Amino acid sequence: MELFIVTAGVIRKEGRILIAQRYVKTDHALKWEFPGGKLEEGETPEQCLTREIEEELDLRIEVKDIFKVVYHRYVDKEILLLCYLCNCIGGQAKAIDCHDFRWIDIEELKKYDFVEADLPIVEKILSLGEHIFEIDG
Ligand SMILES: Nc1nc2c([nH]c(=O)n2[C@H]2C[C@H](O)[C@@H](COP(=O)(O)OP(=O)(O)OP(=O)(O)O)O2)c(=O)[nH]1
Ligand SMILES: [Mg+2]
Repeated sequence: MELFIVTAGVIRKEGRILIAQRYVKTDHALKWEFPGGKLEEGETPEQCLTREIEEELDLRIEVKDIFKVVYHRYVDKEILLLCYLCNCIGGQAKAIDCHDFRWIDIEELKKYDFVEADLPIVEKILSLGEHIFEIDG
């Protein structure tokens, strides 16, 4: 089974975090995730995440420390998900390469149907609560 290294960001701005909804036509259609994507040859995870967020949402971010590493096996693939805490430092989000996006409060996380691999990340954010806005990793 193929293993993908995937980066994802918990992007913070003014007391909210950004979540994105996957396209209808992709795997995990219409599920919610922390935006990011597959690591490409020759780039660091931080460069990958910065690039993906620019491409998918037209946002500038500052990538801070690693927040959670999740290994997950789906039926057809394995992923090693590197999730970083980030700050949004510029731009107005646009759904350029995702179905939709939302800036949400922490407690709203429970209302969204996230991809399976993200559940440990959602749990960690919920357990930190508002403290997530005061830390960098
Ligand atoms: N970006 C992202 N992908 C995730 C998360 N959780 C999770 O299981 N994945 C899976 C879904 C995909 O099968 C895989 C790669 O993500 P992706 O579809 O965003 O990759 P990408 O942006 O590079 O898109 P593409 O070029 O492959 O179309 O990782 C997450 O929180 N964020
Ligand atoms: Mg992506």
